[in-house]
Amino acid sequence: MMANLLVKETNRAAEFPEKERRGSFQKNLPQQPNHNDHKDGKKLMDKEMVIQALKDSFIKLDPRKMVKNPIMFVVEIGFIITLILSFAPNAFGNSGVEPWFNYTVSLILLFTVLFANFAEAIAEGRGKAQADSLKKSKQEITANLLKGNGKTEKISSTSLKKGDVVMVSQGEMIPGDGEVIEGLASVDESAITGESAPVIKEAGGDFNSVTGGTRVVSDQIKVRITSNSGESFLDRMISLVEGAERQKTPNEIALNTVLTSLTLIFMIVVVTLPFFTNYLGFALEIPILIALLVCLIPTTIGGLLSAIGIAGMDRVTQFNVLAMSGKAVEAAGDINTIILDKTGTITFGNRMASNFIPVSDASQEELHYWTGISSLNDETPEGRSTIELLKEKGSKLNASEAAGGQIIEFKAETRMSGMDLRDGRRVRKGAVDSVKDWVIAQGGTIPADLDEEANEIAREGGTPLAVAVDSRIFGLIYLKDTVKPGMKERFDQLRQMGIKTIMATGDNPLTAATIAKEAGVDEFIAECKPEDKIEVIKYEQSQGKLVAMTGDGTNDAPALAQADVGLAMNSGTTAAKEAANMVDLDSNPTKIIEVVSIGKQLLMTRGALTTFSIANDIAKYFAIIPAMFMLAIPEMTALNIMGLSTPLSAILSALIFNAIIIPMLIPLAMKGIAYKPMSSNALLSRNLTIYGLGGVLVPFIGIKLIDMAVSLFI
Ligand SMILES: Nc1ncnc2c1ncn2[C@@H]1O[C@H](COP(=O)(O)OP(=O)(O)OP(=O)(O)O)[C@@H](O)[C@H]1O
Ligand SMILES: [K+]
Ligand SMILES: [Mg+2]
Repeated sequence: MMANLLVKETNRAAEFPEKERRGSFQKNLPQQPNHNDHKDGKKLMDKEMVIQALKDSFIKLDPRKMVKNPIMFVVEIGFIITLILSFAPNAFGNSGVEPWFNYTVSLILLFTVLFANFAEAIAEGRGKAQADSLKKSKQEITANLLKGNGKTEKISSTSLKKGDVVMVSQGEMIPGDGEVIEGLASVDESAITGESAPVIKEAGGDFNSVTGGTRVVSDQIKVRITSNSGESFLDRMISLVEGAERQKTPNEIALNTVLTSLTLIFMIVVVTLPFFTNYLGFALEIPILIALLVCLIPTTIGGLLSAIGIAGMDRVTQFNVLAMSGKAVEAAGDINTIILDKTGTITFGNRMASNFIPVSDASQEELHYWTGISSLNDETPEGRSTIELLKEKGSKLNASEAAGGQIIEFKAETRMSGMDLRDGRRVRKGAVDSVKDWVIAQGGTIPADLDEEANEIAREGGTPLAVAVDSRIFGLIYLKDTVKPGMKERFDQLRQMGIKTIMATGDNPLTAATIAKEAGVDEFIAECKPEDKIEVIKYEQSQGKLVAMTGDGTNDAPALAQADVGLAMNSGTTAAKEAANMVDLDSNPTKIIEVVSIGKQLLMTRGALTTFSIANDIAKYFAIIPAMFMLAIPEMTALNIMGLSTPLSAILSALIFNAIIIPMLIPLAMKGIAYKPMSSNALLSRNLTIYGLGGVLVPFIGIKLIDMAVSLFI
């Protein structure tokens, strides 16, 4: 309900004149991500990976491993039985089948299993290679641990504990994951992100998190360590790309259950078949029954299913996004709504003070004075840039007035920061509506020109902060921010995919409307507190929608956890990164579009190959069933509608086709089906036509061709 009240159509923003705003204050520009840098860089597979995958295909033959894939396990059992028959043709009763047929069937079945194992192994290969290179960047680092007496002691990074405080200076490696609690530095994070331009890390605000193993390239920072050694981001990253934590997703389990049940039904059919044929007076040989069973069961999808899932996760990683689970990637494919925060996501997030505007009868000097006191200890970018602007304007900062007072840190809940002075006076600055409420609660009145001045700033897309002492408001700070370029095109793309975008911001409605319009989001919600962001997500979820959220701030963390897909920016706070189920190493919020596409592609690829696999099997019946009966009753040649040379050749051809279709589809399973933004109905009918119809036709042609080749030998 709440969301309903708050959601405003962006169209309303049309009332406000559009304004060209191009700041020259983009000193934090390195935060701007580099699109798609990692997309084309890597080859699908290289020689070493192929050799490793070939070895793994044999290792995976271990029945204890095979049993996890019931379809291929059945094929493996078929291989073992025909192998026994090759050496002892009468092991299971008298047989009229020639030994060469047993060998051949057994060999084809072995290859069928190996091909399926190869598909999985090659899909796992890239993650393993990446994990190896990450492990190389993991090393012991000397940390300057800060002691109680203010001195530092050199210790090994491996003995660092959560809560320790370390100093890191220019040229040094950051010894562990942590948060900057003092200072500002530029940090080279290329070891983790692959992006060579250094990023600014600073205390307070949303850019304070640092990762172990990255290097400070300028200045010095004081860092509070947030993770014990062995539980770091790099450790998590390694085990993720290595696939050590890969679990089957609910969708995958459901599909597996269906396919296994199908396999079981076909097994019952094939096992009971001899009873009927015996009754009718002819016998079916064991290797022929096994060949029939293997053709009936969905081996194509059974062999490729796990590779499809692994490759999907891997594609996300290639985009420099770390997905904590395959489930999150799949959920991304079904997303209906995306919630984004404004500051740092849609805008650059380096909100900087650009002007001071006194209200009522307050003077510039008075406003400067109280603004200074409200910001002296405000370690956020907003606070620091306010102090910088005051210095620029030549106003003196009176630190003694503030001395001994109590610092009121900025909180997303109160949307204010400031000081309680020793003499009892209380100084605040913050969101205009919050400061107004605060002043009214103390019996103050609101200056008549305040709203007008504040709206003027907001209409330009800026953020006004009101400055007040007790019951009196002195004026406004004008904070500027810039919308990142290319936002409109990205949101248009999402609209084509049928996805609604909502900007949820702590900022005021007018600023929100201006930025929403400039960026081209569908809806916006202003004056959001952290719990409001969760409410919006819950509301959408209660409407049956799957919701994705991108964010970077600590105030976004609860919402990131509530969302079905939570994508945190690597530049963001530790809290945000821990709550999310994906982290974008490039800190590019519009990356959610790629993640959604990859998720859709994963679901589509799995659906299409399942369709293909089942359609495929149907075509095989036409080859193998007539052949089987013709073997028993030679007069039934009329059944040979495909005109295959001999019954045995028909059976072998169907089996060979069944085996080689698996490696032929590996590239498709790995790369995924190309996804173009279109409605899901159009997509479904398109895929059914291609993969359903294709699945029936391809085997007819394939088996016929193989039969022509096979007939040269038998
Ligand atoms: N250092 C600060 N001191 C006082 N008030 C602040 C400070 N920083 C921000 N504010 C005010 O608090 C509001 C909420 O800030 P918050 O960081 O929660 O959300 P936001 O960054 O504006 O929006 P988003 O959720 O899109 O990132 C801001 O719009 C601003 O009015
Ligand atoms: K099959
Ligand atoms: Mg924020």
